[in-house]
Amino acid sequence: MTTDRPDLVAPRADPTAPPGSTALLELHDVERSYGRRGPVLGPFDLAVEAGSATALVGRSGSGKSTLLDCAAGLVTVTRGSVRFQGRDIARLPEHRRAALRCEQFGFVFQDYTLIDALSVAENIELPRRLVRRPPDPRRVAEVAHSLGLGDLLHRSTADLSGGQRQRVAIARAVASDVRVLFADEPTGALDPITRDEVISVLLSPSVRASRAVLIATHDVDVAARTDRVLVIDGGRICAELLHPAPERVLAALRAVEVDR
Ligand SMILES: Nc1ncnc2c1ncn2[C@@H]1O[C@H](COP(=O)(O)OP(=O)(O)OP(=O)(O)O)[C@@H](O)[C@H]1O
Repeated sequence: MTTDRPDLVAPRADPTAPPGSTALLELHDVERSYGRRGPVLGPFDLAVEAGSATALVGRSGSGKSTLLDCAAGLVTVTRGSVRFQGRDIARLPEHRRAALRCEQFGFVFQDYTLIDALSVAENIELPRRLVRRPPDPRRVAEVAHSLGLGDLLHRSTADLSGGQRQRVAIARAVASDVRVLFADEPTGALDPITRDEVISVLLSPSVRASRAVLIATHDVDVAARTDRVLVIDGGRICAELLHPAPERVLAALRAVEVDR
């Protein structure tokens, strides 16, 4: 890893948050391997705090999605621990991890993953239904209004534009008061103007309040809107940039290429 470049900041040696910090997620010595191949991810440490927004950038195949999936308990780690509010979710049986994901984690993907047979309100309500919690129309309306969807509640999501559909996906992800929001290429299918609108929603105070947001993206402009950009290469976190301009993110990505 290069640390002597002015455009790169070395990741903290041990970013695990100290006692009393607001770290929601702490990944320690994490690795993920498939079959007999060496690890496609890790080893690395990472702490994610409430109210923070972190972007993961790196070339295709560098491990961004695998990192998100391990942090969210969608993929099991082959080494290390993934602690959510102090509890190691990597050691939980799958059914308990699935329940925790439904209650505490929200997901936003490039392809929206909405159910077009349902209305906007019904899509937003879906996670609550899945964990058999009673409907909460007031909360649905409140979230929809805060994300500019107030007039669309009864429309089918099939009728909406890409930007509106992604807003619905974000509303669905946050309506049940999850603590961590995972977004994998959330703006990958959008034009630049709609992308800026959607990222503004994703990073708005109402979405971030007491919640951590983790975004995997190829878009340096999206990454530069977050507080912290982690450059991933070969499955490892090889640089950390705090509040960088897009040009700095691009330079860090180029530096990684040169060092390969
Ligand atoms: N189920 C799997 N089985 C085997 N290898 C896998 C599996 N999932 C991911 N990988 C490998 O892990 C590595 C990281 O993949 P990952 O999808 O995390 O990269 P990425 O940075 O998100 O890529 P992209 O930007 O193209 O989405 C790749 O080499 C990929 O081939």
